[in-house]
Amino acid sequence: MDETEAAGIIIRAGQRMDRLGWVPATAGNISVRLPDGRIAITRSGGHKGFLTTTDVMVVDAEGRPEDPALRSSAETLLHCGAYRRFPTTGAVVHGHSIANTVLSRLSGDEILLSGYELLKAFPGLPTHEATVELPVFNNDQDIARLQRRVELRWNDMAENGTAIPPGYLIRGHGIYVWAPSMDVALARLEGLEFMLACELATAQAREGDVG
Ligand SMILES: CSCCC(=O)C(=O)COP(=O)(O)O
Ligand SMILES: [Zn+2]
Repeated sequence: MDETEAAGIIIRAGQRMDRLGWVPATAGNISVRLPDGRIAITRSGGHKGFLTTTDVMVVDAEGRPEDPALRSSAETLLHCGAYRRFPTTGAVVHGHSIANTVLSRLSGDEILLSGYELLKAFPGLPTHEATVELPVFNNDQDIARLQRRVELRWNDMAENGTAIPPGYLIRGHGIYVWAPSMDVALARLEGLEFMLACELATAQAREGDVG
């Protein structure tokens, strides 16, 4: 895959996320890892539903832009962190849906997803009889600091024998999901968004019962 192909993949991903309502205003960012380890990523600030090839740029594995005149996504270091930690990762997507934003504000440091048939969209889960522990991090405008907290949490999960899912939430902000390819990353994102929407609808139904 070359940079032009990577840009096409990113542009189409942005269009799909926009159709689903997950990248309002200039929210969201999208990347693909190139075969040589560099990362093609959206530039900061544009609408992700209307990307063109000039809205995609290349950074190195540490997030340094190849063209210093261009500014990559403000959240580039979160993409780099997922690629660094999980070597099979080929694509990272980030969106701001209503379900992930609201649920992340209502929840503690994790959301437990269990009993959903769609859990099978995740690696190593052949049955709905499983629980995925989706980490939730407090938002932080210092993205390097946020990435350090993400890494510490991954370390804790690994030490405790908790499976690290290919995604996490940032409170009041959005969701990150990654996978070996863009198609799989988008399928995982769709699966997660579906389950989060179900969790939100369940919480609202329970609230209605109480009232
Ligand atoms: C108006 S959205 C605020 C920034 C953000 O959360 C986001 O996802 C988009 O930032 P980027 O720099 O990648 O355009
Ligand atoms: Zn964001």
